[in-house]
Amino acid sequence: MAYLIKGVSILGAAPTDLAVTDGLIAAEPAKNAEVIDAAGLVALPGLVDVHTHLREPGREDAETVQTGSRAAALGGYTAVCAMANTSPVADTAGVVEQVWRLGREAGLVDVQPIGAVTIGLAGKQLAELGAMATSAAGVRIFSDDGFCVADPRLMRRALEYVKAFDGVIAQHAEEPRLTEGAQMHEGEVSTRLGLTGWPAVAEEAIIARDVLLAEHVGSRLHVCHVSTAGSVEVLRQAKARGVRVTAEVTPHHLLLTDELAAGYDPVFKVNPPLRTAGDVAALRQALLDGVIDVVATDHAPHAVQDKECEWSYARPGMLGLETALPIMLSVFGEKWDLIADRMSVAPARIARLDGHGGDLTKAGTPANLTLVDPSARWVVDPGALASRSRNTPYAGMTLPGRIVATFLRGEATVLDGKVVK
Ligand SMILES: NC(=O)N[C@@H](CC(=O)O)C(=O)O
Ligand SMILES: [Zn+2]
Ligand SMILES: [Zn+2]
Repeated sequence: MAYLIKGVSILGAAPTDLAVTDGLIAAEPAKNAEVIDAAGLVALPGLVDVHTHLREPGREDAETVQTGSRAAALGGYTAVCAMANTSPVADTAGVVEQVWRLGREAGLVDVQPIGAVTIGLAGKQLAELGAMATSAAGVRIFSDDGFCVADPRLMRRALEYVKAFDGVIAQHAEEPRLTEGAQMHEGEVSTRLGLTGWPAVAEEAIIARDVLLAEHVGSRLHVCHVSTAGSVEVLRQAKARGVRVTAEVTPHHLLLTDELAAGYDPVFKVNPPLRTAGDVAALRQALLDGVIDVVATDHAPHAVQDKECEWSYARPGMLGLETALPIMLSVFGEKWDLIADRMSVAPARIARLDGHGGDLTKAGTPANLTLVDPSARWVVDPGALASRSRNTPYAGMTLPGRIVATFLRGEATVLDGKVVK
């Protein structure tokens, strides 16, 4: 299929025509090109998520690779990295190849499996990192996300191991002894509500330790879902010293605060917890400064019975794929260069996903892109989302920006705001 995307603004620049032929950006449109009227639309390189929970295998009642891929394409994504906390855990070449194959079959986004760092996420023994790296799935990111690799010796060994093939360890930074029984952020609101808190230092202490380990080993560390102002300062100092560390922030940590726990609606329960307005401000500034490299969704679908129950029993986590770009637009406005870098270019570089996050103004770039209508407004209806789950914290909110079309290697996955297949 060939396309001529007419009158589109690439990253907010003056309107132009964008030709797509044989999977690539082309200098001239093909004769048989299908014309898309893109007046008023903005083209971005296809978004890349380095932190998505697709729940397959094991919790297909909450999400599958297929439903999660639909949600991703509708959110403007062309690649997602699938977290390893499935059942069975993605800790062998067999499981990561299964997820990778399911992604190919769905065919809507590139699904890049993340491998577990330790067997069963148990934090005791290293998983077969090399076998996962050399498998058909070509794993590059390893994470025990959901759990922290708390044992410093194991963390050191993991960093040493992946250095050989330029892999990266993505850490869920949570000192488990400091978060036992935690239900929300530890602070004024938790005191008022009488809920056990997760103190900021439980995150900051692990990040501080891990940047020192990464510096010692000379290996790559990625920090998942950074949520506190103190974490930002640790990262700022580490980067200034030249440590090979990258970090992500979620859309929800850029917008929502711990005050939302006061209504005891478990839709706002997430790990790490929603923090204070001061933390939100520091995270926004860190993303602008580049101290935080990327926005990652931490899309965490949960079945109704795991979410619509009493706060203390509810699983932590919230949906993110279909609302990430609109939340970014509502927080930062139409800062297209920032959005493209933090949501596509930088995540593609961290995950080493060649062909994603490319320059759309250059002929020959793989045609992974999304078209956004920044003037559209829409109301979030949990039942209308493509995800199999409904646990969005934005229900009923009016958000700016609608994803009109998404292209994966020149083939439309979304057109007119609907999944093509
Ligand atoms: N973020 C969450 O609250 N939950 C995630 C796990 C995680 O990202 O730590 C999940 O798998 O549900
Ligand atoms: Zn996590
Ligand atoms: Zn996660």
